[in-house]
Amino acid sequence: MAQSKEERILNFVLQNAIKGDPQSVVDTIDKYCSQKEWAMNVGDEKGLILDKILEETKPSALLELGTYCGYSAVRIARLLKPSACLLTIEFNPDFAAIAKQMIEFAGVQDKVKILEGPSETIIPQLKKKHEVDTLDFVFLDHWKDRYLPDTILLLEHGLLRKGSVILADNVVCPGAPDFIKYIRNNNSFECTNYPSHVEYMKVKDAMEKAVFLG
Ligand SMILES: O=C(CSCCNC(=O)c1cc(-c2ccc(F)cc2)cc(O)c1O)c1ccc(O)c(O)c1
Ligand SMILES: [Mg+2]
Repeated sequence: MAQSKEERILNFVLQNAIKGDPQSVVDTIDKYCSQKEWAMNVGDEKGLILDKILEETKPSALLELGTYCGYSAVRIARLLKPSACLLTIEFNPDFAAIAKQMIEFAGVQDKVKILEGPSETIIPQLKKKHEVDTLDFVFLDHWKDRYLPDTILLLEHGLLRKGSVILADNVVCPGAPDFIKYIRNNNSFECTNYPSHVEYMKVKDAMEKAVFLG
């Protein structure tokens, strides 16, 4: 059977990156996806914005929505302290299988747990089934029409605390207009926009940071 694009990305990493070196995995995916086949990783330009916000926040309990091939999970995990834990939710089982191998090759499997299934099912289970108290950092990078309903789910289930940081990818392209309208008009959030570009392209995009004020 023909290989999927995601399998080709994983194989390129397995053959060209350094096992156990998350930075080399990130750089190798960026090289493949900028030179060979475009893919929806957060990428190197927006990745630097993500890095900076992580270094400012120093989170211990993190949630990512939209694992895909594991690029941002590896990118995030490489900056986390040993005791920190990133839970990442992926709906597509094929993507989850690729990401699992990517995360293990990078050597960050002790800090990352992939949860396979729909975010609307898994978020309500985080406290009881996955021993989450509250989340310090949430990265939204899944279906853009799920950003708002899932943010409301996080609030309803008491998963955010004063100072929790939500970072959303793609708020310009593909865009998440309902999420942006809601979060910027909600006095319980302090929002900051970070203009950038779609990964590996010249098309304008942006990330939005929303700090929960409690
Ligand atoms: O794709 C999904 C849904 S999750 C990925 C959401 N992310 C995006 O859609 C996303 C999209 C773009 C982007 C796309 C086209 C452009 F022209 C420009 C930008 C960029 C990003 O950074 C993104 O994160 C999915 C596919 C199959 C399944 O079988 C399944 O289960 C799931
Ligand atoms: Mg994205």
